[in-house]
Amino acid sequence: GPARQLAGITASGELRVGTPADYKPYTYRLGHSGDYLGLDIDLAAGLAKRLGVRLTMVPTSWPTLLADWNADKFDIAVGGISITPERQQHALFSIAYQRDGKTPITRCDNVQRFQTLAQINQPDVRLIVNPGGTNERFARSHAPRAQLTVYPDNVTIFGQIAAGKADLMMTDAMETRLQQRLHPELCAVHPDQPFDTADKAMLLPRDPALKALVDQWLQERITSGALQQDVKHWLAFPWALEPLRQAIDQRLLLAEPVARAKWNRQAPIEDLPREALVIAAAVKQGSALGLPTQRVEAVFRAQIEASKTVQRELYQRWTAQHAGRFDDAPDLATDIRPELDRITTELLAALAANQAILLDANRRDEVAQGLRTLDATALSAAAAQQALAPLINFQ
Ligand SMILES: O=C(O)C(=O)C[C@]1(C(=O)O)C=C[C@@H](O)C=C1
Repeated sequence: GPARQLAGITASGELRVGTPADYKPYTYRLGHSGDYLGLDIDLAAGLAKRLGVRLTMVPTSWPTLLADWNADKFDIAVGGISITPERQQHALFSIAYQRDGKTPITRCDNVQRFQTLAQINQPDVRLIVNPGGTNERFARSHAPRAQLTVYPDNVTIFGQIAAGKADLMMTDAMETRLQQRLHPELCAVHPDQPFDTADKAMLLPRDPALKALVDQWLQERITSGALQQDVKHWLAFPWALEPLRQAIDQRLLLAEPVARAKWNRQAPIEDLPREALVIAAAVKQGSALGLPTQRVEAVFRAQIEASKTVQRELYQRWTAQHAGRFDDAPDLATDIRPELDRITTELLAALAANQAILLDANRRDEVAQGLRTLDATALSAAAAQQALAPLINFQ
């Protein structure tokens, strides 16, 4: 296990938390921003706060979890980790914060076919599993006669079942509940009556003092109902929309350094030739992703107008304050516009990935809910609304 215990962690000012970030709603890492999200990420952040130290997330994987643990790559690990005898030989566990268990997830027309392990443990059944964790162990011991595909990517594995490349996967009920929402063709078979029970807990070093502290802190969250609230939040979380929300937010947040750069040169806020370039580049990239020109134009026009709203509000404030030059202004051409161009690519990819949801009139509330919380609202609420308008009020 790791070298450090409670005293070492507090002295260093840092809690290193390992996580196999491929397991929604417990732990997930967004590809474009590298942000970690999920129930267990919130738990890790809460614990770091309780310890008064900063949080550093360390990526690991299910097959290498124990090896990374023994190589001292992190102090604790989270991410929907089940308590198992094997893991208990290497580590302590906190008290459990979730009870879960294996249940099938399959195409909805197959739900009756895969109710029992006897039905699943048949040579004509194509089972798929992610390697290295308790799912693989469960599949091998309970369905040895089925055809087993070991598929290494836990993020795209559900798409394999949806596409008919495999019949079913058996995984924790919590994950099946979430994935059936993300993939409407898929159904969790009996998530309220899983085949076995597994308790989810934090993996801790062999330090009774740290375990006592973590257990007490977790128990408080369980007793107060805060944990159940978190579970509900992360089960309902609009995972697919998050990259789009982040791209919009990051772009709008850049309006502030843009304004500082221009203020120092007393340059006008509006640069129409640049706007035309931004939109032309977005339209071109967007068409390669199958996005209609008008749609891309409307979305980017709104982002640019929102940026100008922020910039104008800042100019007004700075004028009123008789503000001088900023010492820390970035350079527009070399620092910020390349960043804006990078976000253009991300925003378009997220737009393309979400076209179906964004065009679905029945999911308008979900879209509004998923996009509406922007950090940039603190800069300008009016600008945030402008930026979101073509996505939320899309008819
Ligand atoms: O690049 C700038 O100068 C910006 O202010 C950013 C931006 C944009 O959002 O892309 C906004 C307003 C300008 O008219 C041109 C472009």
